[in-house]
Amino acid sequence: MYSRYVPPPKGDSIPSNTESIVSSQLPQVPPKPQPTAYARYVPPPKSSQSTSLHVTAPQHVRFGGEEEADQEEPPAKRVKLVQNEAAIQLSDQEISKKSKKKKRKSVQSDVTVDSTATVGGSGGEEIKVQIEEHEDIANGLEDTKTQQGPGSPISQAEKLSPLLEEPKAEEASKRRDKKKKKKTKDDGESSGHIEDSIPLRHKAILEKKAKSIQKAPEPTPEDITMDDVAPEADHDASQQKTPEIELHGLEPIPQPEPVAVDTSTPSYETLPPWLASPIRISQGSFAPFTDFGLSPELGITPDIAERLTSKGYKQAFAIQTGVIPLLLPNHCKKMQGDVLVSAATGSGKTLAYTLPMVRDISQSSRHSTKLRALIVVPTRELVRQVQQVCEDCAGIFALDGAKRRPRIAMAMGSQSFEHEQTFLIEREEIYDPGLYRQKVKRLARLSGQDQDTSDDEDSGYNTEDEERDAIRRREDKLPTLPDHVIAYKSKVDILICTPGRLVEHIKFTPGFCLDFVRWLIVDEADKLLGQNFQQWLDIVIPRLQSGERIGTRNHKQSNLSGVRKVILSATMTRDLDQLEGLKLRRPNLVVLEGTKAQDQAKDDVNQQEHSLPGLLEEAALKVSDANLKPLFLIDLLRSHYVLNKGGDADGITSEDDGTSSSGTDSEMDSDVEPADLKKPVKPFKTPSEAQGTPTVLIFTKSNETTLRLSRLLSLLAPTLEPFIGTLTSTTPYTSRRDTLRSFNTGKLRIIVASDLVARGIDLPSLDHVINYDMPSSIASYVHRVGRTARAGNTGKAWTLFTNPEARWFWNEVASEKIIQRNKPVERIRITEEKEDAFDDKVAAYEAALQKLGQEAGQGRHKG
Ligand SMILES: Nc1ncnc2c1ncn2[C@@H]1O[C@H](COP(=O)(O)OP(=O)(O)OP(=O)(O)O)[C@@H](O)[C@H]1O
Repeated sequence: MYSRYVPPPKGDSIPSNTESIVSSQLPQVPPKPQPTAYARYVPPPKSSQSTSLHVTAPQHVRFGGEEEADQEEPPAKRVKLVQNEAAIQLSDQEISKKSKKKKRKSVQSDVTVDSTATVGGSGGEEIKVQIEEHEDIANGLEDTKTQQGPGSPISQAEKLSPLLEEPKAEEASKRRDKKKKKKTKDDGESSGHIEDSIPLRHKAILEKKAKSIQKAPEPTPEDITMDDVAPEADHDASQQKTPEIELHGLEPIPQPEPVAVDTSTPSYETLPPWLASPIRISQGSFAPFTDFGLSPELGITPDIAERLTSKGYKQAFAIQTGVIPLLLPNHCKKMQGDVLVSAATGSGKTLAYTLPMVRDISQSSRHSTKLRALIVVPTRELVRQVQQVCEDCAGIFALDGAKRRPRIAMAMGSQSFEHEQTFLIEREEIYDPGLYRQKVKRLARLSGQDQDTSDDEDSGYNTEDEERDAIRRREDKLPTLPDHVIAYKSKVDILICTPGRLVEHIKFTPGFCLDFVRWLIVDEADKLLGQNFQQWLDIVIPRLQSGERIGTRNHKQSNLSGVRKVILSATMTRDLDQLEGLKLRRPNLVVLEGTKAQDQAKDDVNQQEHSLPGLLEEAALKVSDANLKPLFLIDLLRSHYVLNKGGDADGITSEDDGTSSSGTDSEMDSDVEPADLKKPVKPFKTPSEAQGTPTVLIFTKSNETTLRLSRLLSLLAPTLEPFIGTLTSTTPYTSRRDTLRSFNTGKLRIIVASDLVARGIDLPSLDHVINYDMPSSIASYVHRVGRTARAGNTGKAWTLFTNPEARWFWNEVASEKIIQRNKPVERIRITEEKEDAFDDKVAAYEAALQKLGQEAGQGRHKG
């Protein structure tokens, strides 16, 4: 459709802009159709599917369709546009004329009347209002106006009133001038035809809009030539082509074929084979000691087995059946390697390594004493314990016609360093002119008198080994007889030590060398590797890899040379980074399976990191008020569960059979009261009665808590006082040794201890372990409770937990995901806070606390 331009009649007194003003004031008048563009009709889609597709099509195929675009605009917008265009055409003069005419007509016009009435003032003011109104429109303030309706007197008044202010009037005047210039320019461009300018501006706006909402597809060549096609052909073409275009835009992006998830088990291992497939030993596999070894001479002879029996070792425990054969001499083609052992607490790991090691040293070290074996353990108590087992074995082999009974020593800092040195190393002066000359040369070089720089190893100080260098310098300066030098001899074959003390001897003991060492045992390895006390590994391992003389580390009965390493723990680390420091050679991992392992899937067993002794029973009781924790402990000790062994119920009875170790804290708060808890508890009275009572080891979180709790127990239960011992790292070593001895002989029945004795300590007569404070880790729990139920005996472990500790305890410690155990952890309740007697207990507790405070005050005073 085309519009023809019709010029205005020559003598027409009403300018076109006047129409615009009128139209701006009377928005209900429809805008005049503008004739400069045409639009092609796009018929609606036929099918419902194509309807949706056609939404964007008209945007794509429309060409300058201003009329259609106008029709698509909402009425208010159209009015705005007309007002806008009209306002631009205004000149001051025209406005003035118009205003005067309008003023005359305004009586009939509601809008004008209301507007002027609102503003008020003279006719001049009215004119100003009109001008400002048009300027507002031209400056794009139409939006609000459109919302309220262009003719709304309220909206106009609201808009106009601020514009009447002085400074704004000035601004408005400037803007007017600008607009005048612009209008003159526009007039020139449009040959003075207002009608032309309106559609042009519409066209620009619509083009912008069309661009902004246009879809991605590029117009095809057919689209571009559509102008030349007849409307009918256009119509058909658009019907045929539109779906293609739109389908193109809305078509889903092609997706790759979904890849099937591979559920097959990988044929490769990320772990080294020895760690991925350890040697598994089942708990029931006991065997006679004579079964091991290639022949009786290379193994345990019947005589040795007999003596072992006399020491209480009737047959080899399961882990011993797995480890001892690996450590005995072997002439197989396959070279023997290092052995890692992961087995539950109390399973007999100590004998598993001491027996073959002592046997080797007894058999092969015929003539001289050399340091051939190092056993490193974390605590002094363990040093002494291992030393006793070693001595037992050394005695057994000595009686069997061993070449020589190995000498065993301890280095743990219980004695002065100098004293230990004299135990370890023998110092003597020997006649050796050659060595004497070297010594003199070294001293001359040191003082700068000798300029000879020949590369003689013994004539200088070895700069790679600073400690040894420093020792040599000190020793060289000591006076000797002419042609005599100081020589050192090891006094021990086997040294059992803590890592810190070992490092000290390496650094500061003259003649202490590891050149002949061919056994390195690391017990409680996860602890020693995890903390690497004084970087002991970095100091020890390099000295085991080198040696001054070839062949000093030969295992004569095996085709093997070098240091054999045996690494053990009940919570063995699988961390390769930690094990890396040990520089293992051809390692084998031996794992003692839990008793339930055969019934479990292999994956489950692999995921369970630790296992507990088969006959260990565990229970936990909630401490509802952490401030009264000692009262809960006293109640547990006095209950039939622990000290009152003669009571009717001496086994663990669960509070609620329906609950399991995976339960939540709320379940633990169950009000269900077990019937057996109401049974009378026999009080713990006299020392004579105490003789038949069980033994208890109570773990706390720190030395301070240990001392405090021990005293509190004595105050709260004075009858217990003579039977309570205390073990902390601050207790003098001799007192600690005495306490353990008294406990093993039955003089003491209760030990309150820090984690000092959580690992390795063997207390054969221990019945109960109580975790008064929650252990700091799962491994710590395993070691603590593992002080009981050792060597195939029964034992019970109790854990007191507070509300915040409940989640971790039940989800981690008591969960069977991490720890293999025979029975789930049970729950018990002993202290009943609703009882009348409870108030008396609390009063007694408060009195005990007061006394404790006084004692502490007096202690401080004395100190
Ligand atoms: N073959 C055996 N026959 C009888 N008793 C044994 C045998 N082997 C070891 N024992 C005893 O078992 C107890 C525990 O042994 P040991 O201390 O070596 O355990 P462990 O595995 O090192 O425990 P932990 O991990 O706590 O250090 C000791 O009292 C020991 O005397």
